[in-house]
This record gives sequence, structure tokens and C-alpha cells, in this order.
Amino acid sequence: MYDVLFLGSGQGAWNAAVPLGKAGLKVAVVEEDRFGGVCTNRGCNAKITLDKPVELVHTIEQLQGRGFDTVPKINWPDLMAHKHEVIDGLAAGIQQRLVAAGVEIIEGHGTFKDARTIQVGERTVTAKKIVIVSGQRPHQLKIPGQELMHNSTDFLVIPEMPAHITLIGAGYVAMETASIANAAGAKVDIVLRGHQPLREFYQPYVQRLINNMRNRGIKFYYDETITAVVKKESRLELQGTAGFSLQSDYIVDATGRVPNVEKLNLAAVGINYSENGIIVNDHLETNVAGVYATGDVVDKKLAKITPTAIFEAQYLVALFTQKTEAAINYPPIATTVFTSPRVARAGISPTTAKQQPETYSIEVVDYENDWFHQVQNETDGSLTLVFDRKTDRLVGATEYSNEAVDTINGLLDYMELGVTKAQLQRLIYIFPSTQHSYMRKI
Ligand SMILES: Cc1cc2nc3c(=O)[nH]c(=O)nc-3n(C[C@H](O)[C@H](O)[C@H](O)COP(=O)(O)OP(=O)(O)OC[C@H]3O[C@@H](n4cnc5c(N)ncnc54)[C@H](O)[C@@H]3O)c2cc1C
Ligand SMILES: NC(=O)c1ccc[n+]([C@@H]2O[C@H](COP(=O)([O-])OP(=O)(O)OC[C@H]3O[C@@H](n4cnc5c(N)ncnc54)[C@H](O)[C@@H]3O)[C@@H](O)[C@H]2O)c1
Repeated sequence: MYDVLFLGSGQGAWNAAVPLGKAGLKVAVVEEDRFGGVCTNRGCNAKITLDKPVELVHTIEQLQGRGFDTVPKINWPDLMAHKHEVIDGLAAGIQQRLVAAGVEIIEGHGTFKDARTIQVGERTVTAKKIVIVSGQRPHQLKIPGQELMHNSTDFLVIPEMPAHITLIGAGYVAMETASIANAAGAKVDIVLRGHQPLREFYQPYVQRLINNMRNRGIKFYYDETITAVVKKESRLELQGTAGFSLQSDYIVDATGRVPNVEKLNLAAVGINYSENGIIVNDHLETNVAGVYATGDVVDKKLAKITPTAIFEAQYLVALFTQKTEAAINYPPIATTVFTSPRVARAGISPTTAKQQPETYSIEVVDYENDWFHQVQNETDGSLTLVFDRKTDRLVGATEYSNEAVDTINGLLDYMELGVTKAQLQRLIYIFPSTQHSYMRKI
């Protein structure tokens, strides 16, 4: 019998399995696909490799007539080959790390037989504790012609960039894919059901991002309900209510992600779940004692992103090695949409702060007239900081700029450590630098 068995090998699993194995526990990981899960193979790592030239091209674009007189073109097949070179070996590397930590690898699809037993093919394995880390998969619109559409996994291995790409949805995946495809030379459309792209982000900054994307030629179609996809000779046609139709070469269904809960035989064990995932308590334990869940498959309001999955994995390590009995206590979680420019955020949003002016104060730093941003001719950027009035501590930050990720990551430390505005103003930063630039304005 294993001490701990993980169902899935993504970030929410291997970041716990490796240290638990090293701590001397008998650990197994069941995986039916590539080791490392979505982030490593068909999510974050793959996407950021394809995004790097986008960032560089946009910076060079900004400096046209200011030191550069041409904009380099992205060679998509070369970039895709580079992505394979960077990404394809990662799964084997994670597998090796598990094996080196003494973790047993079990390949195949795992399902519950009972609260301590998992069936993988012909094999039956038992464990004192089972952790469900089965992640999420792309949501698929149930409409005629759905099989003609692609998802983010398909896009991240696409060998040639189609001339015309259309994305349905305006969340993280749609906006990031649009940013990459547009920079790589495709004509790009985004078709939204509603009126609020990236609804978890500060909307004034999202609007600035959309204006920027529009100026690059990306078209947004609001309030459209797609009802069918039809093949029209060599092209595809999206059809919607009220006579909407749009032709394209490649359509990505980016309408969200759904938790992998159906094929685990949860009903046999009586594990509670909702359409958002497995329901857990504040110790990440399900309603069935000894069965836990981490990562994207958990029903939670927090961002379903890799750092959250890793934090949960690390919490389980502490819990299972008796280093803690306390409930999980999440710090502020930083997140970004990797468009170009980016929008990134952590902590209390400016929207919440504006709704509670007696509790929060706001500082806005616009980059339009900031000399340091003018160095790379970046005039379209802004940072909003939220302070708690009572304690004077930094409790939230949101930025729209090319460097938003570094800014928000840098400010995250201060939020977690409870640094006050007065303490921030004491810091002596390297000059010239982004930090120096915004700290001078607070
Ligand atoms: C296109 C894209 C881009 C992303 N970019 C970012 C980013 O830039 N930054 C970020 O922080 N997050 C990003 N994410 C989110 C990130 O990928 C997830 O938060 C992360 O992968 C969650 O890890 P996990 O371990 O919970 O699940 P997953 O990575 O989904 O792993 C689950 C694993 O379980 C396996 N599995 C499922 N059921 C079974 C079963 N019954 N038996 C055996 N194995 C099973 C699956 O094969 C899979 O390997 C992105 C996601 C996508 C789709
Ligand atoms: N940079 C990152 O950290 C990053 C990048 C990609 C994905 N992710 C993770 O993956 C998750 C999924 O991303 P996503 O973009 O697939 O989902 P999402 O929830 O961010 O966006 C889904 C979009 O589809 C729309 N939509 C939903 N149902 C629809 C329908 N029936 N018809 C038309 N439109 C519909 C929504 O309005 C929304 O615009 C994110 O929430 C995030 O947790 C993170």
C-alpha cells in the first residue's frame, strides 16, 4: 500500500510527489498522457516560448525611426521547431525527477474502485491517501460543426500559421492566442458572447489593451452567439444568431476549461463535486476522509493557474509530513494575461478599492510622460496601486504595460510582507530602472 497516490502528474501533483518521495514516503503517480500535465506540455511553457518573439517584435516596432527602420518577421515554422526543442524533453525530465525521488510511475487512466483503491487498466493499487490532480480540459461548444474547430492544444503545435484565425471567447487563451497569431502575420478575429473580455482584470486597462490590439488589426465582434460552423470550400464559416456570419481558415474554441471529474468514477466513492470541480475543505480534503484534491480540478474562486497548483502541492507536503495541521492560507496570487502589452494584477483590485473609498486609497502612475518608458517609446502604460487606509500597507497592484509581469511580481513581496507606503518610499532602487521609475511617483 502506498502512503500517497496522485491521480495526474501536473504541477499540482509532481511538486508534492517529489518532496514526499524524498522525505521517505511510499508515493505513486498515475498519468495517462505526458508527464508534467497541461502547463508543461500544452500550456504556460509552450505558450511563452511562442510569445517571446512577439514581445521582441513589438519592442522593435515601438522603436521604428528611433534606431530601427525595419520590423523583423516571425518565421513560424522555425519558431515552432524551437518550441519543440524547448518543450518536448520536459515531460521526460519530470518523469526522471519523480523516479529519482523514489516515486513509482504508473502509466494509464486511473479510476476509483473505493476510497483507498485506484484501478489502472488491469492493475489495482491501494493508498492511505489519494490526491486527485486530474486538471481541466478545453470546453467545447456543442454546436453543429464543432469538430471543425480547434482548441489551445492544437494551436500550440500548429506547424504553419493560417492566413486567418478566429477565436471564440475573450478569456486568457483567446487573448494570448490572438496576440501571438497577429504578430506572426495572421488576420485575427475575436468573437465574444458578451461584452467583457478578460472580466477578471481591471476593465479600464483591458480596454486600453483592446484598443492596442485593434490598432494592430485584431477585430472584436461583441454580443454574438455562435450557433454553427460550416465548411465552405477551403474555408470555414461561423454562423450566429441574428444573421451573423464570418469566414475564416482556422477557428479556435476558447470558451473556457472544464474540470476532469467525469471519468474518475467519483460516484462510486461518493466524492462531492460541482461543475467547477472537486469540492474540498480548507485542508484540501474532500468529503471522503483520506481523499484530497489540488490544482485546476479543485472547485475554487482563486485563479486556476500553475503557481496556485504548486502552492497547494507544497501545502500537502507540509500536511502529509506533519509539519502543519493548519488550514491552507493563500497569500495574494499574482496573475497576468501574456498579451503584448500585458495586463497583470495581484491583491485588491482598483475596482474593489473604488467601491470602498473609506477603506482603500489609490495611487495611479501613468507611463505616458515617464522618461524611462520613453526610452523604448512605450507611452501606453499605467500602474494602479491600492493601499489600506488604516495600515498604510500596499494591498493591491494592477499594471498594463510590456513590463507588467516584473512590476507585479516585484510588488507581490511587499503585499505579502505588509510593507507600508512610508517603507516603500525609503527603498533605494537601481537607477535607471522600472522600479525606480514608479516608486518615485508614489
Ligand atoms: C493554453 C494554456 C496556457 C496557460 N498558461 C498559463 C500561464 O502562462 N501561467 C499559468 O500560471 N498557468 C497557465 N495555464 C494554466 C495551467 O496550465 C494550469 O493551471 C496547470 O496546468 C494546472 O496543473 P494541474 O496539475 O492542476 O493540472 P494539469 O496540468 O491539467 O494536469 C492534470 C494531469 O492529470 C492527467 N489525468 C487526468 N485524469 C487522469 C486519470 N484519470 N488518470 C491518469 N491521469 C489523469 C492529465 O493527463 C494531466 O496530465 C495555462 C493553461 C492553458 C490551457
Ligand atoms: N496567463 C495565464 O496564466 C493563463 C493563460 C491561459 C489559461 N490560463 C488558465 O486557463 C483558464 C482557462 O482559460 P480560457 O481562456 O480557456 O477560459 P476563460 O474562462 O478565461 O475564458 C473563457 C471565455 O469564453 C467565453 N465563453 C464561455 N462560454 C461561452 C459560450 N458558450 N459561448 C461563447 N463564449 C463563451 C467567456 O465569456 C470568456 O470570454 C483560465 O481561467 C486560467 O485559469 C491561464
